[in-house]
Amino acid sequence: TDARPVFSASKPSNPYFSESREQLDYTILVGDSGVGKTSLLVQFDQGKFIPGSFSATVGIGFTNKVIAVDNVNIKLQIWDTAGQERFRSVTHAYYRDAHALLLLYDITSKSSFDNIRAWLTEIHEYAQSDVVIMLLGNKADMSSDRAIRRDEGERLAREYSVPFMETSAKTGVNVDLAFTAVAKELKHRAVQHQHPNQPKFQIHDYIEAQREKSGCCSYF
Ligand SMILES: Nc1nc2c(ncn2[C@@H]2O[C@H](COP(=O)(O)OP(=O)(O)OP(=O)(O)O)[C@@H](O)[C@H]2O)c(=O)[nH]1
Repeated sequence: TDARPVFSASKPSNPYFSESREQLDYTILVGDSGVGKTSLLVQFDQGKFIPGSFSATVGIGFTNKVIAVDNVNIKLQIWDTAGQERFRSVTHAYYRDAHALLLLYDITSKSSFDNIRAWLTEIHEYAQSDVVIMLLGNKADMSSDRAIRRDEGERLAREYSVPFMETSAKTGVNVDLAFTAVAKELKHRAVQHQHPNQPKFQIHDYIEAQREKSGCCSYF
């Protein structure tokens, strides 16, 4: 049976540059159960963090967010997947349509970091080859319980040539930046699609510049 999600039926064949200068992109959040995918999305969408007991995502859900990049509205449809193994076959079906993928681990959980390689293998198996991938080390506010140093995250990201940052769904640090950087990359890709000679967007440089502007790197 085809487990393809229903949303693909209404997906425009070319989501780039419609008359309304709006671009629709699908982004999915993946990573082990408990790393903070739902919390990150709630923080980005509503600017709040709901502490308390952890209730694991069942299946999948999405939130729409519009990010203005230059004069184009980038509509991100962000899919929050369940990290638990038993939902894996459901989420695999969503990889194919994703333009971007935020892959999270929890800086206080070594196992969630060790599993990143397996997640990347799975992504390369199921997602489009040109999918934008960003690695996020979440729960960066929990510095006293830190199990993974920031440079370990950076090294892994470099190995796979993906951008990286540490985030906190609790304090909101770098949450907007993560999604904005992805939106910018997707917008520039669409421009390049139409005008191949345009200079390529340098997502790493953008992230560094934004972090410097915000007084990085002593943000924890
Ligand atoms: N201190 C702190 N706690 C966090 C952060 N992000 C998430 N949490 C907590 O971690 C637990 C799990 O967060 P979720 O957002 O439900 O994790 P998830 O990745 O969506 O989990 P699944 O739905 O099972 O895949 C919750 O108790 C959150 O409150 C963070 O940045 N800092």
